[in-house]
Amino acid sequence: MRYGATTAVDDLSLSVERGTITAVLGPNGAGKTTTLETCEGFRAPQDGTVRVLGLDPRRQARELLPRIGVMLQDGGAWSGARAPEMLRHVAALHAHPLDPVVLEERLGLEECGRTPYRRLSGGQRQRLGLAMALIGRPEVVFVDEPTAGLDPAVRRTVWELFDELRADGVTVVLTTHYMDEAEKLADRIHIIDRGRLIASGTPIELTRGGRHSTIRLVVTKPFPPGAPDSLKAALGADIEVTQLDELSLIVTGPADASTLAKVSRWCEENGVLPESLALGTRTLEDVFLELTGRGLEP
Ligand SMILES: Nc1ncnc2c1ncn2[C@@H]1O[C@H](COP(=O)(O)OP(=O)(O)OP(=O)(O)O)[C@@H](O)[C@H]1O
Repeated sequence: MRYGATTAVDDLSLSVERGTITAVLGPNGAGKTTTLETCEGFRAPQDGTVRVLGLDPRRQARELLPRIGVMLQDGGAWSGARAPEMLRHVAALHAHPLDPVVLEERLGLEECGRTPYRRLSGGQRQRLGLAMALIGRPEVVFVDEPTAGLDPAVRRTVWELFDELRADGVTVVLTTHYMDEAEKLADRIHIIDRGRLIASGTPIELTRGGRHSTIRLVVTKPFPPGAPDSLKAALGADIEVTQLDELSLIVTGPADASTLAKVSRWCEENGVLPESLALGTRTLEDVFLELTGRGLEP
């Protein structure tokens, strides 16, 4: 997708499994919104192919639109409409909508009362936008920054809603630049930067794997002399072993099951009793930093 001279989404390939929550994570301007809008049929890519539920979002929009829910980053409601009116209007456009009263209660929309959309707070607009996306019982929901600006309690409610949708077999695709949100909610995370996909995986794959992942070994009595060298020899060339003190050391390299098993075997062969043997975790921020040399925040 190009906007004039700007290439917003470049050679990006990803797929989403039904009944899962997928997070598209990236810094401002990475191309998240553009990617979503292309899937929703709002934008026609100059190149490439998009299919949602097997349908072309532009050419087969009439067939697709009733089956998807869309929450835009902003807007989507008439400025003079009140929240209940807007929600009932959208409900009326669907064949088998949810009960608006239930969604209003769930998302605390009763507090909007008779206030027109243009005077609602940012958080109230967000919640109305989400309710509008969900009211038609969509099979796939696209939500752009669903919890930006929401207070922690409402954020948790929204997370619970997404969990329930997944349990009902609904597919959720969301963009976020909150790492904790992606880590907590998503079955799969796609990290994009400058329009390109730079990493994909489950939260655990992304945070526990990688070049700089670590294993921390703590033992019950001091290591035998030469322990780091002997452990390194047992693990192989691309792995570093650093002794921290007489009872603990760090193994840096691919922290996979095979490396863990080798560390454990080395302990057995050297009469060392591990008190703990654990994978060190990295945050998604660390992953992003490692991949791009920059932080996620602008
Ligand atoms: N309508 C437009 N016209 C021109 N350039 C645009 C337009 N929309 C987006 N862009 C540019 O395309 C790039 C990707 O923007 P996009 O909104 O998709 O990113 P994003 O990852 O969603 O960012 P954010 O987190 O800030 O919402 C940016 O460089 C942006 O300035």
